Amino acid sequence: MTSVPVLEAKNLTRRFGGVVAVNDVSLRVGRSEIVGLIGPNGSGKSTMVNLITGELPADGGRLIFDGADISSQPSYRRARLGMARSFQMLRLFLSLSVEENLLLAHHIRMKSSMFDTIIARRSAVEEENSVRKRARELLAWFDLEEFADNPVSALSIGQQRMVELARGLISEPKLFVLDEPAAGLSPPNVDRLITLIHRMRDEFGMSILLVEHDMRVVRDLCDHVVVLDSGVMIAKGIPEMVVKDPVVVEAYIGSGWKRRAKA
Ligand SMILES: Nc1ncnc2c1ncn2[C@@H]1O[C@H](COP(=O)(O)OP(=O)(O)OP(=O)(O)O)[C@@H](O)[C@H]1O
Repeated sequence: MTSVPVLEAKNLTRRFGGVVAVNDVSLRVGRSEIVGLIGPNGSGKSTMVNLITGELPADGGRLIFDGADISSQPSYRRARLGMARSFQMLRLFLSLSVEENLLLAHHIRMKSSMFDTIIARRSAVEEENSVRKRARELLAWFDLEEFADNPVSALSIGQQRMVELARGLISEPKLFVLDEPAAGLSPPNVDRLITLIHRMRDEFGMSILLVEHDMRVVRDLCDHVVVLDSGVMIAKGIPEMVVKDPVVVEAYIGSGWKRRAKA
């Protein structure tokens, strides 16, 4: 079956002074695929994600999203086209309610202008109602409905991580980039996260690019994995094979991975 991949990153490169943080890296994420982006600390994962979502401009390479070249598009346009991301350091508004965080995320991403709101008042109201409905549905999906009106600060870290995921889903992205979603979660919450990410893919039909240090999460979720080391792609393939690849093992051991990751 040949379908246009959701994302094709072609030969992306990004330098910071003398450091080549991402060096000629290509990857693709197919429809409804979960692709892992892994590598030791400082290998270039966050930079790669920032190049994909448009937070950082690339020094070279191209980015094709849903068949269109978006290399020169700013991050808010990429979001409007259907790209969402979650952050390892959660970017929630702690004093706002859980529901308000979702609504705000939608408005920021879709950027309906003041002009639109005034001129097309009826459609703006309709959109507001349908976004509110979707927010409630998503919160129910994450078992967070009862907290909809509570400030985010009143939730546990595990629940806040779920709000972060719901916030990304509110605009129905085609591609969801998850940056270390398991960071700081207890083992039972990691199990729950794995189940929810599987369901996100299956029920919403979205594609996922997953940056993660926890190898259990990577093995349980990813169809394919791309491994970076010092900005260069050193391996790719199915998780079971990649984690046994001597080049990958060497890269992780050299970085002190054994102390950090539980294989
Ligand atoms: N804004 C920046 N200015 C200068 N150097 C940077 C900047 N961002 C990243 N780097 C450098 O680029 C390289 C790749 O960093 P990056 O944060 O992308 O790695 P990473 O794989 O995400 O690491 P981690 O797993 O620790 O989050 C590192 O050498 C880092 O020091």
